[in-house]
Amino acid sequence: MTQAPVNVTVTGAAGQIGYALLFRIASGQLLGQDKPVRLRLLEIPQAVKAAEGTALELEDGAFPLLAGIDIFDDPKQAFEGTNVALLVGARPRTKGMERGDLLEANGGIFKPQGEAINAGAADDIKVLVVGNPANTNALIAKAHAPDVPAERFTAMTRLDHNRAIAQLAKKLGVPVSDVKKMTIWGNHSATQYPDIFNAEVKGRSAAEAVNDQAWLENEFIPRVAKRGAEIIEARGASSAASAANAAIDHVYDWVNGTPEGDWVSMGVPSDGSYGVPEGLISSFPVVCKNGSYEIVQGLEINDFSRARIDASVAELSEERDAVTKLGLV
Ligand SMILES: NC(=O)c1ccc[n+]([C@@H]2O[C@H](COP(=O)([O-])OP(=O)(O)OC[C@H]3O[C@@H](n4cnc5c(N)ncnc54)[C@H](O)[C@@H]3O)[C@@H](O)[C@H]2O)c1
Ligand SMILES: O=C(O)C[C@H](O)C(=O)O
Repeated sequence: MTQAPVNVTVTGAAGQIGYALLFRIASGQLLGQDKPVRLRLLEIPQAVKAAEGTALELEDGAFPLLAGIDIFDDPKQAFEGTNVALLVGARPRTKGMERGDLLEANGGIFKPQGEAINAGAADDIKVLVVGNPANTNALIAKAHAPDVPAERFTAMTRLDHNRAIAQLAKKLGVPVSDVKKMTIWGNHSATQYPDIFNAEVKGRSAAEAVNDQAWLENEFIPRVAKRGAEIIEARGASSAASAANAAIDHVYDWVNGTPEGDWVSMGVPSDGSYGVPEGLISSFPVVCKNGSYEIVQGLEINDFSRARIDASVAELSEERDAVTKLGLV
């Protein structure tokens, strides 16, 4: 180890995504094989013991890049000096819970976490929100970290992006590596819009290669957008390993850059691009370079795409209005 370890804070560390994520971080897959990491795990007090159990297993992995593990139940301590924050822990919707209750309960988590990041994180902090509703939770955290550049707060739509690539490759009978320039627009929810009009398969328009509007409308879009529910139905639990995999992809690309001739999808604060109201955390196509990202500009948006992007963005605006009313942003 030649470099100083990178401090990575993971919230919800004792949960199912945490269990799938931590070993991959320790093995160097989050940041790169030349970067030692120090893990800072945040859990609620009742789950600290379980996080300690995971830490014992991490120790047993004898990972050469793992420089240390600390466990906290206080966000202020957990985000002290943090370079990369993965906000996975969130309040799930329980029976009888209204949408407003869910947003309020998550406000109780993401507001203090935003404040703690503002107070103590490292200057180069990068934040990925995984916990649902991810875009709006990221908006809440961002609102309470006024000293951190807004673009450091991102929400995960990479799982949707990867799902869309896999479904398209399957339809066309090509390897996933042949699919480039996939885009997820909007919210990480059933309104999201996976766009194949700007995607390419072996350099050719993916929409032209598919040439099947009924499949696009009735199978592809709903399949990708509702894949989370399909997994819950089949597995009896929400996606965990694939979500952890997407979190690894998101941060790895943000830190190390996207490949030439391709882009990825990230939920990022809108700068008004593509008519998305400024400040909303919405999914866009982005290219990453030198540790930062830029929204890909100049893509053609046809009427079909426009209507779907607008619907998802309208949902994000409603969520923002709801958390504004609750005084969370
Ligand atoms: N964006 C995406 O693509 C995507 C995909 C899958 C799951 N998710 C979401 O990720 C979240 C986590 O999923 P999971 O399966 O790991 O859930 P889980 O219930 O297994 O684990 C969540 C963990 O978070 C902890 N936690 C709760 N409040 C906390 C707080 N204030 N601080 C720290 N930890 C806290 C809990 O104790 C629990 O251990 C859920 O909100 C889920 O909906 C998002
Ligand atoms: O946890 C969920 O509701 C589903 C999750 O966001 C997913 O996309 O798999």
